[in-house]
Amino acid sequence: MRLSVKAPAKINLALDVLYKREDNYHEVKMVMTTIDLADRIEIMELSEDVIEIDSSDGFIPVDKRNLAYKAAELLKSRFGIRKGCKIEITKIIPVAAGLAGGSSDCAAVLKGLNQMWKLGLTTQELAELGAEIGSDVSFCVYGGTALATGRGEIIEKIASPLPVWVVLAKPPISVSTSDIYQKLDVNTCRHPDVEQMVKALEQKNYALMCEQLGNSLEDVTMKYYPKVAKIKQQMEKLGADGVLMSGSGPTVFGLTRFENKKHRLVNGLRGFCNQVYAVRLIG
Ligand SMILES: C[C@](O)(CO)[C@H](O)COP(=O)(O)OP(=O)(O)OC[C@H]1O[C@@H](n2ccc(N)nc2=O)[C@H](O)[C@@H]1O
Ligand SMILES: Nc1ncnc2c1ncn2[C@@H]1O[C@H](COP(=O)(O)OP(=O)(O)OP(=O)(O)O)[C@@H](O)[C@H]1O
Repeated sequence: MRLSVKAPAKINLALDVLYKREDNYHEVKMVMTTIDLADRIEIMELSEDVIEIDSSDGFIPVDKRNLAYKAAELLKSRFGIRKGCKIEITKIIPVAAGLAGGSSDCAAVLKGLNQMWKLGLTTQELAELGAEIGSDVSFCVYGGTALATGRGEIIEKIASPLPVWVVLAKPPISVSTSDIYQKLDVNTCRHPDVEQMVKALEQKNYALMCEQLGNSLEDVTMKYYPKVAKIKQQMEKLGADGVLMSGSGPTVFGLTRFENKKHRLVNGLRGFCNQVYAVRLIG
């Protein structure tokens, strides 16, 4: 048997970090949405009891450290599966970008193997298993648009944004999520109004949505990586309606409803930044 699963990236439209918890994670409240930029995961059943990872991308590990491997390993151990699988990852989502690429690959493997091995797990059960691997994995199991709380693993589906254009620019910087959270001071950082973002989405109010974009982690990443701030300024100058860094960065996204503005943004960013994408919000 052979299965093909899409693994789409996410962006955070609003990300508020509330406080640091005793388990060293941070309590967050955020709005996440799926974008039309996806890795492709092919899963093949193997009779041999092994997990094999193959990827076109030289930058990701193809061993136990790969989040797709971790997904297969967790299902095998939890449900006593004696069969194996080969997972081929065609990487499209930039790595370590704040777009949850690894988490989405992990979620896609959980969903694919649930089907292949006929485990009969519900979406909620898959999301709970995913949370054991990473905080962003639960959202990636659900996809769409959601309010995420706890350390990011408690998911409540909410209204989706309009399918506007999102232009993404990723500078050639690798940002460690753990590092950025550690450097954050929750008492002095910005706290976006996440409820207002939810309201903007419910009302399909694009202007309010652009106004309410906010990320508690943005200033920290920008302090250590000034290039991120430069990209944000550039996108604003080029006329995006709203601009924000996604997750812990370094990818910055800009929103526009118009095709010609989208071209203007992409052309204006190329030369300034080598990885630029224009896709749709599909959450
Ligand atoms: C920045 C976001 O991408 C926004 O969606 C997420 O909060 C991060 O999610 P993720 O990459 O799946 O994070 P995990 O793999 O669970 O954790 C990586 C590291 O980030 C820090 N971390 C993560 C999530 C959270 N709510 N608080 C944290 O402090 C912890 O130091 C943790 O060791
Ligand atoms: N399947 C995978 N795809 C991408 N990275 C992976 C994968 N498996 C493990 N990794 C490792 O995870 C690290 C983070 O990569 P990823 O692309 O998931 O970051 P991210 O987009 O910043 O995630 P998030 O937004 O959830 O914090 C990389 O250093 C990479 O080596």
